[in-house]
This record gives sequence, C-alpha cells and structure tokens, in this order.
Amino acid sequence: MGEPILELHGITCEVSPGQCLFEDVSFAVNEGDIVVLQGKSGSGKTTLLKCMAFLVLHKGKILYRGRTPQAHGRDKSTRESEGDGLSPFPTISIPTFRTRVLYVPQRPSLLPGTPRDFLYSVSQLKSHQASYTVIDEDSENDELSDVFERAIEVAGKWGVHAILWEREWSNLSGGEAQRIVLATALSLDTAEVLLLDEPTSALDPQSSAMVEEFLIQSVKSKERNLKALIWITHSEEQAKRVGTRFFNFSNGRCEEDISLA
Ligand SMILES: Nc1ncnc2c1ncn2[C@@H]1O[C@H](COP(=O)(O)OP(=O)(O)OP(=O)(O)O)[C@@H](O)[C@H]1O
Repeated sequence: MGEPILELHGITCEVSPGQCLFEDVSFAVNEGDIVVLQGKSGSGKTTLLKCMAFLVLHKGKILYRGRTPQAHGRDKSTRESEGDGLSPFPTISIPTFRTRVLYVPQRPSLLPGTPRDFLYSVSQLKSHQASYTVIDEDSENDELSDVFERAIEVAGKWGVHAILWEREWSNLSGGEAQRIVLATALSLDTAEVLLLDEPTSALDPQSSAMVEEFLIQSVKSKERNLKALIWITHSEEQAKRVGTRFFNFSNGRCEEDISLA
C-alpha cells in the first residue's frame, strides 16, 4: 500500500471553551477507501468532516500526502532552508487543500442565483484554477464548459434535467439540489477525497442507489482524481453497501469497527 492520502492525528474539537465534542480521533485514509462514519445525531460527525476540511478550529494534526497543508503552502526555498525534504506534489495553500479534500454539504444553504452561476463562480476561484493547466483565456473557457457539460451529464444520469441548472437554488427540491451539489463536486474533479455529509439523505431509494453506484465507481476509476470518500450515513444498509471501513462516534470517541470490514 502506498502513502496515505490523508492522516488524522489526535484531532480534538471543543464546540465551546472547555466543552469537548470529541477527542483524539486518529486514522489514515488510503487510496480506494470508502470510510463510513456513523453515530447518534449530535455526536460530532459533521464537525469532524469540517475539521478535516479546516472549516472548524481543532487541535491535533492533519496531513495531506504526508504534510500539513500549511507546509505544502510554504514556498520551496523556505522549505529547503529549513532542511525540509521536498514532496513530489506541488505546493498548495489551505484554500487549494480544500479543493483536494472537499467538504460536500448535505444541501446548499441560502446560495444565491442558480447552480450554473455557482459552478461558474467556483470554477473561477484561484484555488480551483490551480488544478487546471490554464494556458490562455480560450483554454480556460474550454475547461469551464467541459466542467459544466460533465456536471450536466453526471446529474442527468441521476435523473436531473439540464434545465434545472438554470433555476434558482431556492426553487429546487431538496433531492434536486443535493444531486446538483454532488455532480458539481465530481465534475470539478479537483478532489482526491470527498467528505460527504449524508449525500443521499433527500433522495428516494432508486436515485440513492444510482448515486451510490456512481460514487463507488468514481473511486475505482483511474481516469479521475478522486481516490477516497468519507461518507456520513444514518442508514445501516447504505453503510454496508458502500463502505470499505467503518467508524462509530460514541461518547466523544471515534473508533474503527474492524469486525465489519
Ligand atoms: N459552532 C457550534 N457551536 C456550538 N455547538 C456546535 C457548533 N457546531 C456544532 N455544534 C454542536 O455540536 C454537536 C455535534 O454537531 P454535528 O453537526 O457535528 O453532529 P452530527 O453527528 O453530524 O449530527 P447529525 O447526525 O444530527 O447530523 C451538536 O450538539 C451541535 O449542536
């Protein structure tokens, strides 16, 4: 097995001073892993995903490809002067790290405009563009329209009509918005790890099965950057269908259940 993609070392999170939600969460995510996170409502699953994406303050260390994102972000000369061995991966910053280890919310909350506007805005962020080989304005536009076509195609396979990309977020159903958010994350194709927060919670069983199968195949595919998933679900059946590793949150701890693997 190669180097882990992501490593959590002693992650501890306090939601308010002195009130620890969970402590000392440690595990490594390897290529091909679909890590299922389960536990009672309020146990801290979403908060752990947000810690992993550096969206919530925490203690402990998170390594991406063997380094903290901050260390990836230090420039080459600084790292050399510190006697730091150089990673074969390009330097990145925290915003770029968040595109490689991408948090996908259950549903978009209060987003303005349409999904199409959203996809174009996200694609144009510098952190996302760092992943593309942009040579000139024409190739940038080509890349954007490729991403958009891919997103429409992926969502189309899950029964989302192309016209919905032009509709305001506030006028989409929960299930439509959920599939569009997921299709956006997949079509951007920047992430090696997707942090999925109950990705099918608003879907009917048939749509849910299509999304599950697509995500499993995307991790196996060598054509895309995606290499692993962290997947929160409240469904035992879904956990068994998709998971390759299983973690449970209970009493402020997050432990792997190796009997299910
Ligand atoms: N910013 C915050 N300030 C205070 N408490 C918070 C904050 N964010 C989350 N919490 C609390 O932390 C606990 C864990 O929340 P979290 O969303 O991580 O749970 P969860 O396990 O994902 O729950 P669910 O299964 O219901 O989605 C909850 O009690 C929540 O109210």
